[in-house]
Amino acid sequence: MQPARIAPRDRLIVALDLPSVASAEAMIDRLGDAVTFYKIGYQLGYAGGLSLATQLAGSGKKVFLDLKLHDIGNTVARGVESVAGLGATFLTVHAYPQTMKAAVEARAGSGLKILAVTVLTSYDDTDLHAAGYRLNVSDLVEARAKQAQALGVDGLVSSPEEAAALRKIVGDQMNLVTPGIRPAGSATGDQKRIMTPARAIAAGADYLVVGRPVLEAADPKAAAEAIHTEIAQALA
Ligand SMILES: O=c1ccn([C@@H]2O[C@H](COP(=O)(O)O)[C@@H](O)[C@H]2O)c(=O)[nH]1
Repeated sequence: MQPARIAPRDRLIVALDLPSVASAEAMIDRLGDAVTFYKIGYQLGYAGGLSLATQLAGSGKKVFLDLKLHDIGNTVARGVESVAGLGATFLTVHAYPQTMKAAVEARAGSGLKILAVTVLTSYDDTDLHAAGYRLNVSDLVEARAKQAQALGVDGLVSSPEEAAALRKIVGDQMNLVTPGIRPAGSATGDQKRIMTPARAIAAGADYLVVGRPVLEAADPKAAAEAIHTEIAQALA
């Protein structure tokens, strides 16, 4: 079990995978004080979401910019410097050594933390092999985690299926952030490596990223509160 270094209610990160700032603001209103931490990714980020990120951070919410940067080192570094001014807590980059090194160096002195995306949670071994990799998912996740730790990356994005093994490898110093969260009975969608909130926390995840199971619920606030209940029970 994880030490209680993160308040239980701050462990849920709701992915604002929505088409406009207006729809995101409406969802944030509905969720109210049930959610303290939001993730903004491609869909909203390219539709005005970066300004919303700054507004949210200014209003006391925490923000995870899931931009999954990956480019030559200089471009990654300059991008990270720009993102560092937006007020976000987390920014993702893909877990390639040049990319991680550039991002870590460029975030120095800012409050921004870099998360390395190990292997996307929609991938299984077959998908990885189709993409040209010889390693299976668990071996590639672990190899990338070791590289990330050696390069000073602040945290890892993986499926909760790898959380227990990663915790043994990286200890308590790196944030383990896990999408692929599915409360019992929710649709899997395109996710292939999934766990319930309770099992993910028990496996060692620090933060749970949840999109559709909250956004598409008839009562999103009740869905978020149900996840908080699972998290609290798993930490008790
Ligand atoms: O490996 C990864 C990395 C990022 N994500 C992002 O998390 C959310 C998950 O949304 P759900 O609707 O709960 O499936 C989404 O924004 C992804 O871009 C991920 O799923 N897996």
